[in-house]
Amino acid sequence: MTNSSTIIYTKTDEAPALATASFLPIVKAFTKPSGITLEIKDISLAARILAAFPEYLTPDQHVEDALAILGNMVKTPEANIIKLPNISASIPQLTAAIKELQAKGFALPDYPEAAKTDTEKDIKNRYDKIKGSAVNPVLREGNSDRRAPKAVKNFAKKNPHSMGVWHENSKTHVATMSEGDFAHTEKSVTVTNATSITITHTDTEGNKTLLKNAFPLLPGEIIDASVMSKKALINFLESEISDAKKQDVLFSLHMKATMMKVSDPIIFGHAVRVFFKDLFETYKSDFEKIGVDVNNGFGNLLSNLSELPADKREAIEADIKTVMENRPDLAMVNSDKGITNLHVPSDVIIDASMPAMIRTSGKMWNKNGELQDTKAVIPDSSYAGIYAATIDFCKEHGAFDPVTMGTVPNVGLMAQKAEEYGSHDKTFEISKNGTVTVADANGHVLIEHAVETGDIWRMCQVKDAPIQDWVKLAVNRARASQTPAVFWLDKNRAHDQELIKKVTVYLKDHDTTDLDIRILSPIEATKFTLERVKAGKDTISVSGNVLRDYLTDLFPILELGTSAKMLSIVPLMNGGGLFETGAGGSAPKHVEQLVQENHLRWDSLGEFLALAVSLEHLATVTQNEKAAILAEALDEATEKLLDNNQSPSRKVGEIDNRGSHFYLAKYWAEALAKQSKNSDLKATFEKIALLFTAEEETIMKELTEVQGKPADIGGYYAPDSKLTAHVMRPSNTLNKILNTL
Ligand SMILES: NC(=O)C1=CN([C@@H]2O[C@H](COP(=O)(O)OP(=O)(O)OC[C@H]3O[C@@H](n4cnc5c(N)ncnc54)[C@H](OP(=O)(O)O)[C@@H]3O)[C@@H](O)[C@H]2O)C=CC1
Ligand SMILES: O=C(O)CCC(=O)C(=O)O
Ligand SMILES: [Mg+2]
Repeated sequence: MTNSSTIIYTKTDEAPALATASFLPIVKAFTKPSGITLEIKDISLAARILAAFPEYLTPDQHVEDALAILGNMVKTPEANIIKLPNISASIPQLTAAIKELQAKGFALPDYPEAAKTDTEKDIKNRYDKIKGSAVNPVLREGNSDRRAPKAVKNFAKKNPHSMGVWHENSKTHVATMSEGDFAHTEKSVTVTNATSITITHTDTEGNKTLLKNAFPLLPGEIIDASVMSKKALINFLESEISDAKKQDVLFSLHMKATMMKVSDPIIFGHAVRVFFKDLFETYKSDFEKIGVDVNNGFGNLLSNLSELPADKREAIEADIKTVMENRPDLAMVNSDKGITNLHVPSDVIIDASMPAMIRTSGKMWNKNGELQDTKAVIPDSSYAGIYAATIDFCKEHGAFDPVTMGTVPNVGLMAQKAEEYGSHDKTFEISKNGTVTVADANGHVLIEHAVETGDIWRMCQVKDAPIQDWVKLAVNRARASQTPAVFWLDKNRAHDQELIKKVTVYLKDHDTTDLDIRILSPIEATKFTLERVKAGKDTISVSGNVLRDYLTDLFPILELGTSAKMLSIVPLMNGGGLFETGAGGSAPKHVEQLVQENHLRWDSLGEFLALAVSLEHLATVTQNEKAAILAEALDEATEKLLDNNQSPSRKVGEIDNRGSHFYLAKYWAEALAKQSKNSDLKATFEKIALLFTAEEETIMKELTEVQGKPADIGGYYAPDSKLTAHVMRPSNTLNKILNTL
């Protein structure tokens, strides 16, 4: 177990993991003289897979279940964890990772898509736990505080990123359902006393199936449940596909198939089947034979085609071409490689994809590699309206101006698997017409829905303590920053009505005099906030879990160009700290560039900010003066790095992630040398600062001259640590200086 002077550093995936290979050695060296230890915990997708199947591995291949260890740690006051973004794996990513590990000699079982035997069901069950958002809900034992620090916001104002122009005649729009979706069927109750509930399906003949065994609810817990009607969804998709063709705009689908790992892949699958309807009618039995499952994207169909005889395959390929000609053009993920929006459910993820589109004049890429207006299809209407309102605002007022726009920090409710984070094991694809009921321990029905075959029924929970904590955090942030705070809650939505009751009560626990705190529906809140943003005013958004996710990409991407530059803190409810690095993901495209041309454009700014607050937290908890000095000096270094424009460039041959880390280290050492609060640190880092200055040219040369050629890191999901270190630490001069610490 750790002591309070230990900072846990998570090892994750893709670009952030590569960046860690370069940055962590610097951090270890810099913190060593202050009695701080850094301990790595591997929660990468590959490590999580290996940890789940010990009996398939040789003893020397065993890995610890780091996620389980951290899951316990976050409930303790000692927790001080730096959490980098990890892959929330879709099935195509999961199966690719399994394949890579098998090829590396790990005798893992295949992912059994259609599990029949008990063994297969057990294997599938274990893999399904690793799938999707499997890490964040476990570690986020606190609510979310995400904001752009002043220095970062000021930098963005002085050095605005490019912003696509918006025209009022843009044809881009959001399409969402007006009936039969989750939003229109939601029911919600607050339970007064502790109880346990069961979820039961009853078919039209009265046969009952227990969907979920009794599980406990705490007093004051809010539950909600809703249904996505398959019929309504299919009708909606049919008509939006036709409309996209008629309006000559791209068809794009924006889902969160990773975080909403049960419901959204099913919806994704329907979109693929409706789009390629003729194909699925003609080749139904062939597709069944080869086990096509387009919940994993159209790419699943394409990759399975090789199992068919050549003549059949060619006929299908010709028909795919015809469908593509007859249907509207699809938004593309990669037009050079022909990868469409419908290929892989984790390629287009709504939190990042909608803001990126809004930043780019409301356009997405078409098959010819040109930007074009698009129909952004977001089937469930619960939150789609915020994007529609933003798009309308841009059509009316033009694009936002990063030089003058205000900022929108977020306080998000997510602790203890709040809201949709807790829905994974309570989401069901309905097998027969009938009803789904949620009943308490006394058999009282709390929620009931009529359902039809193929509908998706989903239940969420949110406990009372996290709500109290969230309200407190919102008031504290409003007070600390003297900024108006808006609770994005809709009085016409069942779940929000229950939340509003609690918010109204818990606000009274705090001194809110002179604070501007409002409750507005998401669409009203969007309009209110955008008016203020445009006028250069700041507004805190206080939101539930899904809006937390959406808004902490939307505003940073518009304000700062990327959500990588966000300070992202999770004050853990039991007193510890979880410090996330930015609000973005693991940027798969960045790995591709590194492997092709040895240039990593990943920006570790979020990591610098997280480390500073983690050190500050450690300083307070352990009264470690040196940690406080390290934190202060790091913030100073980060500011200087920004001022000097030494963040990674996107272009090969220019400064990348590694060069940026060197400059941060140099400025960090200089700030430590300059301070006079602690003479030990001063003496140590004076030497380092001098060495860095003397060797700057050599180090930057060593870091830059490796670029322009392919880089071998020995894998994608499980890169070889030696090869990765070799690629990410190519400056011997820098490495030698760090070794002296
Ligand atoms: N906290 C977490 O654990 C999170 C994990 N994820 C996971 O990450 C993966 C990818 O998700 P995706 O939706 O593509 O979103 P990402 O945020 O990874 O990527 C979207 C784009 O944002 C830009 N970007 C993001 N972070 C940085 C950074 N630090 N430096 C520079 N640019 C950055 C890149 O733009 P460009 O290509 O133009 O350089 C990138 O392609 C998925 O597996 C997803 O589940 C997603 C969000 C949060
Ligand atoms: O948990 C996840 O899958 C993604 C989380 C995310 O996108 C976020 O926290 O911003
Ligand atoms: Mg997000």
